[in-house]
Amino acid sequence: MSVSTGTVPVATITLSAIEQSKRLAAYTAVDKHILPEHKVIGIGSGSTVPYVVERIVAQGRELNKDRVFIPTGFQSKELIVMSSLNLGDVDQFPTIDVTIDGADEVDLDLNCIKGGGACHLREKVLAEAAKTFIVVADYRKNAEYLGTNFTPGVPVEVVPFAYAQVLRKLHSVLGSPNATLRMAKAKAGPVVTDNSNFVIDAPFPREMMMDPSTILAKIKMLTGVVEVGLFCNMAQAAYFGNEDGSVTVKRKVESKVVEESILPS
Ligand SMILES: O=C(CO)[C@H](O)[C@H](O)COP(=O)(O)O
Repeated sequence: MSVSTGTVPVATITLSAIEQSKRLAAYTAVDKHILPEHKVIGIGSGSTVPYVVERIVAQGRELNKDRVFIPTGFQSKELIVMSSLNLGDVDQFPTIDVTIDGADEVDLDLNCIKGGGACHLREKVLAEAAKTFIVVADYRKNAEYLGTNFTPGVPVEVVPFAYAQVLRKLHSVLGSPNATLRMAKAKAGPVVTDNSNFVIDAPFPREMMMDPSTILAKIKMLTGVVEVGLFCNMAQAAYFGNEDGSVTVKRKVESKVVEESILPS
């Protein structure tokens, strides 16, 4: 079975160190969290998630035939369908057993920046709907504070007619003078989300990023904002694949985050 990352099938290429790290994180998280009793599973977006699906498919048809998989957007819907898994939607299944998703960056408290792929509205709905929300990423995403390595800023999904007004407020009131409308790469004009909205990327100074819940609350209050790519106090665990073949696991234990290492076997 080979899962497509876009145009090149994963199984037929030699993986770079970063791709190997993504795969390691994804495989480890699936092995720990996607158990036979889990029947409704949320599938996130991004370049790490195909490895999640690959590992789930490897659990076999017998386990997967009674499961339903909920996508966070166009990409994961394609992935589910192409992998011959059962497709559902969150309006049919508002309670999800486990959602596994990627992240752009994760801090010491398991807060995440998400939305590098402009899917964070649906990703947040599926994270909230899940009894367990798990993040998978390569080592570059494991940071002390949000905004350390991921510098474009906090992704903010806005309804199109409100974007200029939201930008103005971000610049002049909320402390993000360099916030910009995200432009498309292979299309003239802005990125348009799966929900037909625009995305603003709003970088904040480090001292503000040390308190992501406060930024989240302030941006969310702006009229026209649909969702903010700050996922605060949502993830139960994050798995980071490392270059040396180990996996760093950060997980919540009685509201504290503990870190452990799974060494290569
Ligand atoms: O939030 C996301 C999309 O909106 C992705 O999960 C995030 O960008 C991580 O992607 P990748 O696995 O490619 O690093």
